[in-house]
Amino acid sequence: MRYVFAGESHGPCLTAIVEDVPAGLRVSESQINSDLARRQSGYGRGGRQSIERDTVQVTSGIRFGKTIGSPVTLTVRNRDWENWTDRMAVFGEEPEGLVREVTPRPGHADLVGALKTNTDDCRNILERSSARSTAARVAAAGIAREFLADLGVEVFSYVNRIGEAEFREESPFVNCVNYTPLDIETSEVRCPNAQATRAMIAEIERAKAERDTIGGTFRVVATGLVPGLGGYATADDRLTARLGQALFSIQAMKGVEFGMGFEVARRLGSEVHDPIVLDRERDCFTRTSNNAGGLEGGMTTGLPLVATVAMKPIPTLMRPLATVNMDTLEVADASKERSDVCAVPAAAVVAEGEVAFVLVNAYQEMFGSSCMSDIKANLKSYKARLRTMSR
Ligand SMILES: Cc1cc2nc3c(=O)[nH]c(=O)nc-3n(C[C@H](O)[C@H](O)[C@H](O)COP(=O)(O)O)c2cc1C
Ligand SMILES: C=C(O[C@@H]1CC(C(=O)O)=C[C@@H](OP(=O)(O)O)[C@H]1O)C(=O)O
Repeated sequence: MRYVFAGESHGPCLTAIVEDVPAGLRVSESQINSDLARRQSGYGRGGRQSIERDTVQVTSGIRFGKTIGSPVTLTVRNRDWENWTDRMAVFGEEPEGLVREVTPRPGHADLVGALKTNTDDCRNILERSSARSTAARVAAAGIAREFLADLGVEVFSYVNRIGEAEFREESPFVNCVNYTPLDIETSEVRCPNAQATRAMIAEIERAKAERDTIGGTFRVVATGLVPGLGGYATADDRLTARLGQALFSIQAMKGVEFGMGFEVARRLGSEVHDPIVLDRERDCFTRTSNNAGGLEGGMTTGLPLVATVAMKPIPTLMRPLATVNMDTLEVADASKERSDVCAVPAAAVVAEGEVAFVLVNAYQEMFGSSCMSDIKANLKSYKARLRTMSR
């Protein structure tokens, strides 16, 4: 299952087309809309979110609430488009006195994109490099999430750091499965701990008061996975690499760790690797810890998959950094426009969807892709075989 997506940040709408969708998958419009609402949420979001009310319109691939095996087209309208019809007109002449974006923001794609594509207006770059496109990606991911839910796999996320404010967890790679959606989604920063939530909000307030921006880290967790997804034999098979690629495909993501992550470099082998034991009740091999974050040899171990992702601070600052005016070649302040102060909680929702797509593909490779009934039958027989290997 893969998707393409298109649409400018201030154009009429965003579109995603999802291909290789198996037939017979039940899809809920309200579930997709709820994910879109989660992506719009989070303390520190800017004025744009009070304009947008993201909802999905599906125009192909689904009949009576179930997929029929054809590509699924999903559209999310940009309500802000009404304020941009002149500056973002698809056809016609450039309007008289059009203000071009010539003071590229350090940290955004403005300058390098303009150099690459030979334009004197960074708007041509920022309209696509903007993370507004993540609305289309989350809508598309709704299909992947339904696929996984049908196989008993759940993907969720939570924020564990904003700036200096950290949610300190006891054995997070094992205990994170106990956080409930209620704990996470009722927090204004999508952190399941009330005290840490308050500290994170204070960090965002501090950045805002200084007319600055702030980043943080979040975890993406997938539960209910079978062992063996992905592969050890080729570079392309390795799920670790595929997950890293997917997570780094999101704007502003600067680091990805699985399980203990960078900490493994400081520890001895005996403190890192997860001892193997037999669970005689559930007839399966399991581990006494999950420092690997559910991945070994490029494959899932069957324990929760836990990725921790770092997001850099938002590049648009209300106290702008220095830049160079591309018309005059003189020192200037970088563009200062409406912007988020912090978007870590929103980015975590986007990351859930990207992880979901990677997992769907791994399931399809092992268990088929044409219809859900065949995929489920193949998965059932795989699980039965695994049981015989641990009996
Ligand atoms: C959900 C989300 C919201 C974002 N909101 C803004 C924003 O309001 N203003 C801004 O300058 N950058 C914002 N960004 C970050 C930029 O899109 C990103 O830094 C830019 O595309 C450059 O990409 P890079 O950081 O991967 O180099 C946001 C990113 C995400 C994931
Ligand atoms: C619109 C969204 O995020 C946008 C991401 C973004 C950027 O530069 O990445 C810049 C801002 O856009 P605008 O200039 O229109 O306010 C954010 O609001 C969204 O997430 O829905």
